[in-house]
Amino acid sequence: MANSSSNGDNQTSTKPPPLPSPLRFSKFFQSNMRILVTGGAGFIGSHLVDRLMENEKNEVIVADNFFTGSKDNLKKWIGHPRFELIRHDVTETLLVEVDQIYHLACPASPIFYKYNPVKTIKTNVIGTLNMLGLAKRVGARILLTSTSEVYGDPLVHPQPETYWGNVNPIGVRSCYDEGKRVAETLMFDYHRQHGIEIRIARIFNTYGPRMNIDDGRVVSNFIAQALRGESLTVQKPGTQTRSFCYVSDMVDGLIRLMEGDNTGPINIGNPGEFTMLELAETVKELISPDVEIKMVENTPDDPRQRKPDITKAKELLGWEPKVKLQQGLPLMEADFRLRLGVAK
Ligand SMILES: NC(=O)c1ccc[n+]([C@@H]2O[C@H](COP(=O)([O-])OP(=O)(O)OC[C@H]3O[C@@H](n4cnc5c(N)ncnc54)[C@H](O)[C@@H]3O)[C@@H](O)[C@H]2O)c1
Ligand SMILES: O=C(O)[C@H]1O[C@H](OP(=O)(O)OP(=O)(O)OC[C@H]2O[C@@H](n3ccc(=O)[nH]c3=O)[C@H](O)[C@@H]2O)[C@H](O)[C@@H](O)[C@@H]1O
Repeated sequence: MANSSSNGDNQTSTKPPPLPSPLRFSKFFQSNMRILVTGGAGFIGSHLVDRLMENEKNEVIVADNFFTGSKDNLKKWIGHPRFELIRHDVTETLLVEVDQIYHLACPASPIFYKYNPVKTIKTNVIGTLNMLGLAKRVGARILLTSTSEVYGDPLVHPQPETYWGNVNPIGVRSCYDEGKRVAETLMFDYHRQHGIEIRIARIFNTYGPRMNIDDGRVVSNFIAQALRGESLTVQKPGTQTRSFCYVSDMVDGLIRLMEGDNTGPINIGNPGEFTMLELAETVKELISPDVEIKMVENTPDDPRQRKPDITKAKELLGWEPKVKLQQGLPLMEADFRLRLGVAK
């Protein structure tokens, strides 16, 4: 049983974990690890699938409703004997036999999660309940991709896992940040009440190849704008900060968390902190020094600062990010050039 280490409290589970599904011990039993990735057709999910598929002992099942994800992200695996893709909405129950669940399904870009906020809450709450129900039935270990948005507009900087956050419960971002907070609560209640083996990652802003070109998040916006020769739209005041983690580092952190002994929550992110104006200047210099930087209106409740305290990830997972922003941006630029058809 994993150590329970929420916010430093010693919250022990009250029950032993359920046994794995009896089907795992049937005559059809294989020594393979069968892994479900919800949201596996999305940006982080598809990179995670690539990494999991490298291990020949893994069978990977992706369940995705393709709201923001795409089959294109998984095309190299379609037809592979160790891979299955299911069109499925996690707000409905799913019956599969698996050993591990990486539960990523949820729109992540603010423009998409605000598009249908009720659906975003259902995805976070009912979707997580369904995945926990599945984990309980088959005795699987489950990892939730939570978010730095659980800290809201943080009054503590950088943010350690012990910080309880400063979240507006009725704002336009609440469907996402409060949704993820409830999802974390459900994870811990299933852990304490039913002995489910849980892992919670609090992911900080992640970027890299395969992000939707018109995803709406800042790194993809700036790169696409620079390549199209459009002005870079910095939302006011431009002094707000974010800390950007390259996707390969993120995937490494998620797998270490799943394979380790600690429930989390654990921050996974890159502590390198930049203002949005600094980011715009960096992208401009890298891709197109002639483009303009245009100040535009911001959206409500935009967090003013964000930077992970990753002491726990270092100590408990032996993890820290390797790819600096200056190294990751050109890799993303190359992918965007290819997809937009803009030669160097
Ligand atoms: N990328 C980041 O910076 C970041 C930061 C914090 C947390 N996260 C979390 O990581 C996860 C993945 O984020 P991402 O950046 O890859 O986003 P993404 O939008 O690219 O991927 C999300 C995937 O979930 C799928 N999905 C959405 N609703 C679903 C539903 N109801 N049923 C089934 N599938 C559904 C989408 O189609 C998509 O494939 C999300 O849970 C997100 O909250 C991401
Ligand atoms: O890492 C996290 O925990 C969360 O971070 C992001 O939310 P946010 O930081 O608001 O992401 P962006 O939309 O990329 O915005 C980052 C900053 O860039 C600014 N921005 C955005 C877009 C743009 O064109 N210009 C611009 O200046 C925003 O005002 C904001 O201050 C993600 O979208 C969430 O999925 C994720 O859970």
